[in-house]
Amino acid sequence: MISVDDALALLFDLVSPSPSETVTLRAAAGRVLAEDVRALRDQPPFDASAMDGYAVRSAEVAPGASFRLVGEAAAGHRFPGRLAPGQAVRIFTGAPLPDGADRVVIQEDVTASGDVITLGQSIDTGPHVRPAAADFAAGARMEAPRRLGAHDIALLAAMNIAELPVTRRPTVAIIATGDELVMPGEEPGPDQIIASNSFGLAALVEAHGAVARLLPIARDNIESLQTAFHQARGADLILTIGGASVGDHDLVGDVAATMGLERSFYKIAMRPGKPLMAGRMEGSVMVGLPGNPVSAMVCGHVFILPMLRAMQGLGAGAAPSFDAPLGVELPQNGPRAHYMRASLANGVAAPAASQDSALLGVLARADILMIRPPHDPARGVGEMVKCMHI
Ligand SMILES: Nc1nc2c(c(=O)[nH]1)N[C@H]1C(S)=C(S)[C@@H](COP(=O)(O)OP(=O)(O)OC[C@H]3O[C@@H](n4cnc5c(N)ncnc54)[C@H](O)[C@@H]3O)O[C@H]1N2
Ligand code: MOO
Repeated sequence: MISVDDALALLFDLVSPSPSETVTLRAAAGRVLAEDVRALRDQPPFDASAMDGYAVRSAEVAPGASFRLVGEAAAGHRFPGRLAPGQAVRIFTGAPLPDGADRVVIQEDVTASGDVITLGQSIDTGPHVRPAAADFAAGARMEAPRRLGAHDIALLAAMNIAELPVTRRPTVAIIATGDELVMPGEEPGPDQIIASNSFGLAALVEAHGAVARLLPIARDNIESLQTAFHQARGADLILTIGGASVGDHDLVGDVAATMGLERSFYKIAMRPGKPLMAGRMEGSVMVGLPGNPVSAMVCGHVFILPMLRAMQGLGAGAAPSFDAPLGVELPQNGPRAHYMRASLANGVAAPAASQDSALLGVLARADILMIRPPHDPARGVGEMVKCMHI
């Protein structure tokens, strides 16, 4: 058995960053920016009013001062002239500030009568002007690599970037294996259960930029597994689920070997997740996940997501972790790193009562994994433990 860190390093050795492709801005959310992009214009492109009111010269602003109204500036329609002393322009939020003006007095502080406006006795400080390029200037850079979220998309739109280079989405073929499995919605036989973690993994990898191909369930025989591996051809990553352990019906490793798997490792000092295997298989990377529903999902967080990040150009690093104080006492840990389903309430980490790797309900209620190193000594309330969000 190798350590989690060694397994991760070997997995990173198997993958490389995907090439880039150009996509429209609408298709870019969730993708990873492959090259720096630069703003094509200033934003705002002109000094703009931040309020509805009157554009004036700030030097002339005083309680009770009067101005002659000479025109209007609205968003999209600038006042064509130049403001002379003693003049004001009616202005609305987003409109270009007229030449000669440097201040907007909000309309609440003004009385208008015909083409004369008079300021009240108390005027707020203003100036309610957004200087040109206050948000960003032409040429401002968004640096790659970067996973593009909704805020980035809005910023890129404002920069007038309609198309951009992103790394290609990794394709992930997912093969659930087992005679006992049926698909959700099917009628299970008396000894059957519903395939679950294959759906969970598809959702997990798709939420992190990959395209999942959920293949038909492979049965616990050589032919069926061979068919599944054939169907998976061409995927960047092939994930099998189950059949990874030492039982008579655990055939995944053997069949994969006959089909060209060059094994990188098998078995990790980790709980859950011990019988993990991985290697190169034709043009793909194959990772054999343990069948227990929670084991497969935990391995998804600890190994598959970091691999997908590396494949999308985000670098080779373990899942982000943080420290939190323990809410309960814990006994000494055994020889395998323990990834405990836990909750984080008011910043305090508390593991679920049962850590059986078959219990998806416990996983669905957990918001973090608490990570205990091999042989970690007993821990008391308040001691800091390493955690990761899931
Ligand atoms: N003698 C030993 N037995 C086991 C060991 C061991 O070291 N010695 N390791 C245990 C550990 S740890 C794990 S984890 C499991 C992993 O076994 P497999 O990868 O071979 O998985 P299966 O036996 O095929 O399935 C285990 C369990 O999970 C259910 N399963 C499988 N696939 C799915 C799916 N897609 N959706 C929902 N549930 C699934 C399956 O029905 C079994 O109940 O081995 C231990 N045994
Ligand atoms: O490693 Mo198994 O995944 O402990 O249940």
